[in-house]
Amino acid sequence: QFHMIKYEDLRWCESLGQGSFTRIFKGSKIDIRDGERHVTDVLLKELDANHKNCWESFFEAASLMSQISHKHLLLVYGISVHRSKNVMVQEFVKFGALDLFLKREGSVSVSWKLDVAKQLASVLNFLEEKNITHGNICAKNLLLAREGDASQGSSPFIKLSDPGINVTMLGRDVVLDRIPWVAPEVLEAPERLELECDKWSFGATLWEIFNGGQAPLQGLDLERKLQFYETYKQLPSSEWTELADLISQCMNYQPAFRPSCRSIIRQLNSLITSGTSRELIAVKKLQ
Ligand SMILES: Nc1cnc(-c2cc(N)nc3[nH]ccc23)cn1
Repeated sequence: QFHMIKYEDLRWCESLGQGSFTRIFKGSKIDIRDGERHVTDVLLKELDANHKNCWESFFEAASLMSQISHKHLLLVYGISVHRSKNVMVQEFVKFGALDLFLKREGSVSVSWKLDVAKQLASVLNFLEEKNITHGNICAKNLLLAREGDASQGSSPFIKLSDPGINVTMLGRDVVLDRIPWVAPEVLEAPERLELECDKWSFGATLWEIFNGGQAPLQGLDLERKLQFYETYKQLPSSEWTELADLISQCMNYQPAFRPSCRSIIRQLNSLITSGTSRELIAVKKLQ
């Protein structure tokens, strides 16, 4: 269920960092189509040689992405296996991960943030309709294809990246470090990764988007992160009560009580009206 890409048709450029058991590089792939040579920018995601046992999970994540297509889902061109290298070849998304963009950008408008939140909710709704759980929703896995001019309010465009190695394959410490994105029920039983888990992660991602891309609970060690769940804590809530309500609905410790995607989208739409007028009032006060 994969397009196999020949290793010699790939070029590695600069390293762009790493994920869980993976290293990522900017690169390009060469296609000869109807006699013409096409060079495409790609993101090359290499599985660490010492985690070869995860290769099925590595490719399973990618195959999930290539069996369905949606405008806000990252395009996976295929995989390339050569000697000890397992490489996933993805579309290169120009402006990279949302968390880094938000940290760099600092002030983007409320409508810009709500736009991104709605796009994420729409792709989650699409996955929910296909009963597909992503399992790793977070701002780091939201890629910015279009910045949108934050001041001029032209809209951003995001793509949801692949979930990476399945959480059942990750060590306990790696899973603990994903608190508060990973749903509490996944800690006890990672194999029980269900649709509701993505709702919980959506809540944590919403928190990131409205807190300048900073990681929630950053700086807490794994022990304190675990206590956060054991004592049923919630993330620090925004003064904007409707937003805080939506985040805490998504981050309900009872999976069944989390809202459906349709409800999330409905609540985001009403946030747009209340949020932008709040912003207008705030701006007027400044004048
Ligand atoms: N599928 C993907 C994933 N990441 C990127 C990307 C783009 C960029 N400008 N800086 C980066 N820094 C790290 C990753 C990255 C692109 N495409």
